Amino acid sequence: MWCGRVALRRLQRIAVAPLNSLSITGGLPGAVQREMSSLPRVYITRQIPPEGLKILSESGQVQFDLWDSDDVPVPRKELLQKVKGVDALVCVLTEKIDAELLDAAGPNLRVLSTMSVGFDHLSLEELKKRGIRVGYTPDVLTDSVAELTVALLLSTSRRLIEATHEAKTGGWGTWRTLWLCGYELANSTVGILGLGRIGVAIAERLKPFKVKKFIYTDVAPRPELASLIDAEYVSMDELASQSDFLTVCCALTPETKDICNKDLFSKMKNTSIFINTSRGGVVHQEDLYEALSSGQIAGAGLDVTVPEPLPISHPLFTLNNCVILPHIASASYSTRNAMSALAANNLLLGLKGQPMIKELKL
Ligand SMILES: O=C(O)C(=O)CO
Repeated sequence: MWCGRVALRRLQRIAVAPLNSLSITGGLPGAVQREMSSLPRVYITRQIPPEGLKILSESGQVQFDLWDSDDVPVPRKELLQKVKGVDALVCVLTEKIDAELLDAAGPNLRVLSTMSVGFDHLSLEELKKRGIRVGYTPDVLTDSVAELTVALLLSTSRRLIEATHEAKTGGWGTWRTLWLCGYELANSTVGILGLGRIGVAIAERLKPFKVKKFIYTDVAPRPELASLIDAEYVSMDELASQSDFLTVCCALTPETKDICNKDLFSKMKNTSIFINTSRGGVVHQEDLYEALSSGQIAGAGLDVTVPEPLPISHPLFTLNNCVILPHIASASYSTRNAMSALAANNLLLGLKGQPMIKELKL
């Protein structure tokens, strides 16, 4: 079912309505339906936060249809049907945008807007080949991701999840001198794997904890960013061996897949804490399990895994020194609404043939 500006009031209700309540076409006057049918067609693969839906519906520039759930992703078969003939697509990181999908959409598709900073779910080569422009949502989530990374780091290093479990389940005996001891940030070296906006934002937040030194590695030094946090460029080996806390901030690409593996973990101190809020694919999970269970490293905090969701039977869930979150780094109301709004604005600008606010260079 397709809707545009005239359906705004009803859409605003939909944006806050319970799941599976999308019912917006019935009752629109015939003239309105005719006017709308000439507008570019957009398919939205998820019930995105209200800000973005409002922008699209108020624009009067597009008609759109959406998968009216946030609890389950659109089934692939349905997605392949729904994209047929659309001019633009809004997706989230659970949808694989590959040759099969782009073929199913056909030649009208000229704009893709992903509500994510990550773009490893997109086949950039296929998009480029077809001349499809791609919008994404960096920057607006930097604060939220950095904040959650700090929370995860502290939860892992100070063993907060273990501690609340002990308190709730009767493990809290007398005050003990070394019980639930962890590692503190004061006087530590924090290593950043992949220095970008998010790495800088994490370091800025960690600095007041009296971190002694920030180090980073990347494909090449990034002096402008590094100077913001007074970070030293080091090799991957030095990053592994010197970091008391190693936080992964790089994008998942063919070059970074499994980059955190046995080789890296074997060079880390057995008192060090490993944190990943980027993508699960950068970590070789079997190697991480081995490093954690053998005491090669002290702990790990993961907001991202492969697959997602990680099956509850996964060995990593058996470890006390591994804190696993369900990919919530950007999950604050304001950030998710900002991502939704940016995705909508990118899409509208792309359809008008104008530069997007945040566009991937293909
Ligand atoms: O935007 C992304 O890429 C995420 O991982 C969710 O914030």
